[in-house]
Amino acid sequence: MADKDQRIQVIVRKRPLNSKERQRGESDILIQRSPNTLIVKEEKVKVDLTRYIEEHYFTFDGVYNEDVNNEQLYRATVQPIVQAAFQGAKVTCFAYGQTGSGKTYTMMGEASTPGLYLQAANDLFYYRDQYYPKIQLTVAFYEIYCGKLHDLLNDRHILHVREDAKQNVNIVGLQYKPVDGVETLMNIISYGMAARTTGQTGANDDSSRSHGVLEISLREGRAVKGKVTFIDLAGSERGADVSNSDAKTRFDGAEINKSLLALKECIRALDQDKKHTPFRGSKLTLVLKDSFVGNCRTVMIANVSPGINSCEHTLNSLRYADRVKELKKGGGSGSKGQDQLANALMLPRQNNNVVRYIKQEEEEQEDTPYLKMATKNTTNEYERPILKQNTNIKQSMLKNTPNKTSYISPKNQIPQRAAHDYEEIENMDIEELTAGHENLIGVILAEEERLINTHRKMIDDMVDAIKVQMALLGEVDKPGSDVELYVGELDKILAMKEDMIRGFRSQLKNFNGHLRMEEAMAKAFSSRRAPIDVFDLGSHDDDLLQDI
Ligand SMILES: Nc1ncnc2c1ncn2[C@@H]1O[C@H](COP(=O)(O)OP(=O)(O)OP(=O)(O)O)[C@@H](O)[C@H]1O
Repeated sequence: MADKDQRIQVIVRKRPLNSKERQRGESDILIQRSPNTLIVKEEKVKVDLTRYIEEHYFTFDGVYNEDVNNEQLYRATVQPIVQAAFQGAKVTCFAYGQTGSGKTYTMMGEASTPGLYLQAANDLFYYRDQYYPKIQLTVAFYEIYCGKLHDLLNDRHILHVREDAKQNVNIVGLQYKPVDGVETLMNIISYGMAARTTGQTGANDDSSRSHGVLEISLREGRAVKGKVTFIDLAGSERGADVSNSDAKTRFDGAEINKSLLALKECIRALDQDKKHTPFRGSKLTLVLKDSFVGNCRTVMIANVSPGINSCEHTLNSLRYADRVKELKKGGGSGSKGQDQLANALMLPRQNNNVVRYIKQEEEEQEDTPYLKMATKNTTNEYERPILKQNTNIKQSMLKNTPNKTSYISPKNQIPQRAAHDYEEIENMDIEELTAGHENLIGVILAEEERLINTHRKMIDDMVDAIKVQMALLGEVDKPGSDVELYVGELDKILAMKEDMIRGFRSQLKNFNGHLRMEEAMAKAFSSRRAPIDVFDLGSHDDDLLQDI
């Protein structure tokens, strides 16, 4: 049972074997040893082809097996902290795990066994009605797909994230619907869930590739007094799609991987009371910034599938959860060094990422050079007499002057080790290639967003430039106009347009180059991806091995 003051809980939920797994004759490889311990029995083959079972021991704040229903899970894990939201806490509950492991079952549940959303809704309204009648509840529901936010309660409209001067993170345009009772809330949630699934045929071909964020805010007037947020995370195995032949799938995979790793780092920073929380490491952690600072309570539910065919994904999920919060080892785990082994066995790319996110964060804070001038003109140069004659035109030029937008690529966006030429790719080892590839995809996603924004801005600037040209024509047609001034101003505007187009084309070329580079890296990556057995360190403890 969770303590209401416990800041972070990491728990594991095992689902039962499903009918397909039973039909295939899959065995259940997960054994709950104690309320906190889970054993995974992994089938392996020795070099001499004898088969054996390797046991992996994991210790968490709680382990819940297939006999535990949603209500029992809620009472043991989330209920104790929901009340804290009324005292100003930000309560956040994540469901993590591979596709089909039970994340949605846990969050939404089924008619016979409602999930955490409904259980929490019942309590929130109960506490509100009994003790906090002034509090109003609002709900927002959005999805993060490939680094972009979609409002599930507003036709999947794209939302933008902004950090204000006080470093508060705001989701611009997100709709918060007021709710006055459990039924209204659940209807809105069902509507959002449906929007999430129907999006599968459009922007998003599979909801397991997106993170669903449900935010219930407790408000007094406009002020948010507390918050309960549920996050149904993307299928954890999706992060491994980086060698897929389809570029979109690779980008999604890299984005999911990046967000899950950043999430792990943020919760670890919270757990270890670190001063610095690397929430800028991904869109997911950026929008959840609130959940990692100040008065917050976090529950991470790692959902796992019990079938033998899911063993690798289950082990990866458990290792991830294990790294999220490092429990004091020893004592009850009966691990015989397996916990340490599990930590040592984290995939190399995950460790690389940890280092890189922190570096990236530091760099970001040091410089923000993206708004450097790209053209030679300065604002003052536009303030020539002919423009002064028409204040409206001058102001619109100054307001929208293209000088404020960089039409060329920021130089520091070139990946550190992402191969400046194709030959370098050949010389990279698998770790460098993986890290470089992920880094490059991060760059590409950021570039894509910038490119589209710059394009929009360029169109606005072009329209402004046309307006100024029309004003120039109007002036030059008047009797006694200064034709030299006209020529000078026109030349300047044309030069500015030339610069703008040249800069933007070079940005486009850079972006295209990165796309080609990514393609080459993905090819090299898949061709070199020899079946590395990351679990086989050649140091098995004989006590742990049993012949089958
Ligand atoms: N604890 C459980 N008890 C009984 N059935 C379960 C349990 N957990 C999951 N299931 C069943 O397993 C199936 C897959 O579960 P679910 O859809 O919740 O997975 P998921 O992790 O959300 O998958 P995805 O990432 O694809 O959305 C469903 O049919 C669900 O009813």
